[in-house]
Amino acid sequence: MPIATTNPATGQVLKTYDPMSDEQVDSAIERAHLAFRQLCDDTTVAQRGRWLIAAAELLEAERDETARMMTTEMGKTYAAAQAEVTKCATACRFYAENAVRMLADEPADAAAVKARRAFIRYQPIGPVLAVMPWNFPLWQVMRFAAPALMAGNTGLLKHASNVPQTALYLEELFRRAGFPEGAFTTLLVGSDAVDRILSDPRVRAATLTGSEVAGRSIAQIAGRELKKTVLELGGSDPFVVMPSADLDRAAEVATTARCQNNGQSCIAAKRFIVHTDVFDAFADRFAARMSALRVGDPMDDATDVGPLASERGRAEVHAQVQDAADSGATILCGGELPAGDGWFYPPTVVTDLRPGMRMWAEEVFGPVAGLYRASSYEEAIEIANGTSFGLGSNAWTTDPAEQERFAADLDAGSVFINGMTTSYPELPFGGVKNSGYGRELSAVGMREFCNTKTVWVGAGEAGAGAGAHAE
Ligand SMILES: O=CCCCC(=O)O
Repeated sequence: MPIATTNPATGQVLKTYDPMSDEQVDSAIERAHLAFRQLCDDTTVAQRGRWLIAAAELLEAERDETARMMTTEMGKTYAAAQAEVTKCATACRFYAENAVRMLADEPADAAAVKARRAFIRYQPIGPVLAVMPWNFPLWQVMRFAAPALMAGNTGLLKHASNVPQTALYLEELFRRAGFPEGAFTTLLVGSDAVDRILSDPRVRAATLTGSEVAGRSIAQIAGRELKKTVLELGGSDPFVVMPSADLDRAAEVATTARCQNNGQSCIAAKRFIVHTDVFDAFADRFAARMSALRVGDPMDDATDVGPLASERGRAEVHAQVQDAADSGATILCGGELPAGDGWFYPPTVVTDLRPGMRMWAEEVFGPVAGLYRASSYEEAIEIANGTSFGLGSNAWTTDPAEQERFAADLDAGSVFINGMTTSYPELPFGGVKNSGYGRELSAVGMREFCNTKTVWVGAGEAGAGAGAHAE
């Protein structure tokens, strides 16, 4: 795939880039390696926090032009892009303010391990390769980069080929914020370069947000090289609606949960599983709200849903819908490929889905909802968990006992009750099953790329105790 900015609203190629040569990549890796030593030896967490605050200030000051660039590269609405920039600034501030606490030595029970002192120390591990997707082109990088840089790691970004301008902006952002040369570098390369980069002994780990196929490939290389990975892969999140739910609110949030980011989010709710007692009432409300969304120019404030990011992505979504329709599913709204320029797709609701249809098993990466009927709590759980994915999940019920059951029974990295799955810097984010492993965000995410070092000091040893490290 060429490295290029192509406006999904028009299909026009606006800018192309030559991929970096192997020599250029090698010197970028060397700079990342040297910068790692510099961060470890010459900077404190507090200093790195000041740089991250500077990055937040730049993001806030440059929100609108950055948002415009993202909308032009991948088609999300301008309002959504503005919100994404703001969220990145918030994450920078969060880590700048909390990293000293998160990285501080953790005292352990010395007596229990027959030590004079024992503690856990969190230390950075080195350059980390980040392979990132186009759908939240700033945020998905930031949620890796902010904690990684605070911990003292350095970052090498291989971004999706359709968001090169955003990728280059990120490198510049960290440089302008004060981080040393090499602390965060964008590698303009295709995916064929990943094996070579991750095999380099100076690169210590990898994080990937992307498809299951990409995840398997990174995990395979990293397994061969014995390197740590964090994988955040696809999802087909369930959104269960039980009889006690506030149906109007559930239908409103369901619409947002499905169509956020033009339907292209791993944590978008994709399968709507509704108790039979309220199925018709919910289906009417949901289809009405989905049909009322305005599809169009992503720069227009009145637009709810912009184009899909690529022609190929739109063709795939439409093929999944057609496969369901051809096999007997019912389309409640949408489902027609619009004429004209740009890769637009209408918000679509499909019901009467059955095993064997593509939509039953696959993730649909566009504004298309599958609607399922469940005759009981048990059946709702069976459908919800009956997928190879396990990223987020949502359940709507006002019954406290049922809320507890959903929290226990939904097989996913997160359960949101009476709300939609969202990522927060304060909370761990990630999945189970084929949605990946490891966590991003919060202290848990920061420590994924740390050496959790056990320090045991016996009687007769002198020296500094726990607590001296993260200042
Ligand atoms: O495709 C993954 C979307 C993640 C969005 C988020 O972190 O909020």
